[in-house]
Amino acid sequence: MPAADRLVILDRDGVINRDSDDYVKSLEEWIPYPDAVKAIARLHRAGWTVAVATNQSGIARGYYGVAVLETMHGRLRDLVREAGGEIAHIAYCPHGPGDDCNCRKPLPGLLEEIREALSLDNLEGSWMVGDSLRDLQAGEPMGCRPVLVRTGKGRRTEEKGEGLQGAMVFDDLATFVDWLLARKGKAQAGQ
Ligand SMILES: O=P(O)(O)OC[C@@H](O)[C@H]1O[C@@H](OP(=O)(O)O)[C@@H](O)[C@@H](O)[C@@H]1O
Ligand SMILES: [Mg+2]
Ligand SMILES: [Zn+2]
Repeated sequence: MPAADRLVILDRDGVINRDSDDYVKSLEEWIPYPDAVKAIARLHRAGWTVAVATNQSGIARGYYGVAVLETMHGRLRDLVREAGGEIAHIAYCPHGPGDDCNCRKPLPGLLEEIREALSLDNLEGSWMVGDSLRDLQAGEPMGCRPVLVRTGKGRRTEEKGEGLQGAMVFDDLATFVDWLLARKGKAQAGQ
């Protein structure tokens, strides 16, 4: 059973793959960052658990359906497996801003889904990696450690500056994973 302090939760668009202000609407538009896929596999091989928490309001907006989203996530899983890793769970919010759901980040519903799927009592000490403030805000009430990456909307988020106190900032997912896996001793002890 995984431990929360060996869990990394990733936002998808702008962290694992390129984001678009016009939404990522098809498998062809879903373009992974190669180093991000490798970084996920490196985490897995080092004994970490990786999950994904993604807002997908494009579904509510009618830009694409769940079937198309599943093809993107199938491709992601295949690429990570080919690189020697696994993704333990992918949680997505298909709703729009006006749907009053409890899973659209910054609400913590997706993280709660991940907690349940991984049979964890809590997410204290896990890492929440995103390119938008709402990603980091979703993790805070769950005790996740916030990490902003500068890919996707990350640079814009960093320039705005609000709400980032306590967040660590890295150029991209691979750089964060380099840092995390190099934390001699602490990573093993889950500090
Ligand atoms: O970064 P994650 O959570 O994996 O996914 C974000 C996407 O669902 C889309 O989220 C939208 O926000 P609104 O849902 O329209 O507020 C916009 O930011 C799009 O540019 C972006 O592609
Ligand atoms: Mg994002
Ligand atoms: Zn939702």
